[in-house]
Amino acid sequence: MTGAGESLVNNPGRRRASGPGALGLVLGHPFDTVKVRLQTQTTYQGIIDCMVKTYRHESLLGFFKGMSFPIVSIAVVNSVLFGVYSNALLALTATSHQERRAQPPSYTHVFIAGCTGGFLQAYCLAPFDLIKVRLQNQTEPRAQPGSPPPRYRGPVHCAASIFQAEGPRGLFRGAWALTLRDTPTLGIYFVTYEWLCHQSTPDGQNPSSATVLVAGGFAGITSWVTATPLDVIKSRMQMAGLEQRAYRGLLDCVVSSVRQEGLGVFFRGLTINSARAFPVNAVTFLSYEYLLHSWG
Ligand SMILES: C[N+](C)(C)CCCC[C@H](N)C(=O)O
Repeated sequence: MTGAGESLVNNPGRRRASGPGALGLVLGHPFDTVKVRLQTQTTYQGIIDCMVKTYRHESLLGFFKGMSFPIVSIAVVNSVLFGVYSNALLALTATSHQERRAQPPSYTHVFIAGCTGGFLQAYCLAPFDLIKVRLQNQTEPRAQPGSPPPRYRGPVHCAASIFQAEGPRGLFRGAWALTLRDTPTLGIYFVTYEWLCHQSTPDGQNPSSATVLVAGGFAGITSWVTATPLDVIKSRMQMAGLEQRAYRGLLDCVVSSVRQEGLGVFFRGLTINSARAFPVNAVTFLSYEYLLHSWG
């Protein structure tokens, strides 16, 4: 890894950048599980209560439920997001990545490119995210002899059961809420990142690794803070019909959640989401910058 003050452009040739992305995901997953449970179940009083109950009932492994599909899919989902983003920016500004430091793109272009990437990645993410959420919400302890097995035995069994019961459309449950969540907030994600890099880098130079980490971390937080209300709705739509009532649609989910739990429902999981977002997105942007520079 480069020294914090060194410029990324002086360090080409590092191609194994997917490692840190996956590592960030593994470290962030326990936070994600607590978040999903807080958003969709009403049995917990808060973060600590959820952590204690999960640990007591399911041991440390409980926090890692539903992690395998995100690990398998993160490379594809992030390639779509970052690939569409850079190509959209290329089309909008007609400047290559190298030229862009001297002629920075406008924030409107960055926002449009980010929204386009967000919109398209949402459809790749939807089935993987659905299965993740369903598995994270299974609070049964690990199968013990004699105890009834959980509804889903693993990610493939989960996917197959949804497919059998509801057909391919079933795998896209909550996809509309996911698209609404990700389209504007990924625009915000890239604008925050570019703005913070621009603030702390002399004109025409590449940002240092430290700048990339900090800007990436804050981009993650800003994006998740703005995404949390629709994140709650998305998770509830994905769980609909299982542990709680079925909703007639997205609006019905919004209205009945607010009626039953007040406006605070939109901020469920905000703290834990932000804590997870910093490290995960710091390493994501560092990987992205390394890849751009090593591919030239
Ligand atoms: C747009 N939204 C806030 C939902 C996600 C933004 C960051 C995505 C990143 N893969 C992560 O898991 O943190």
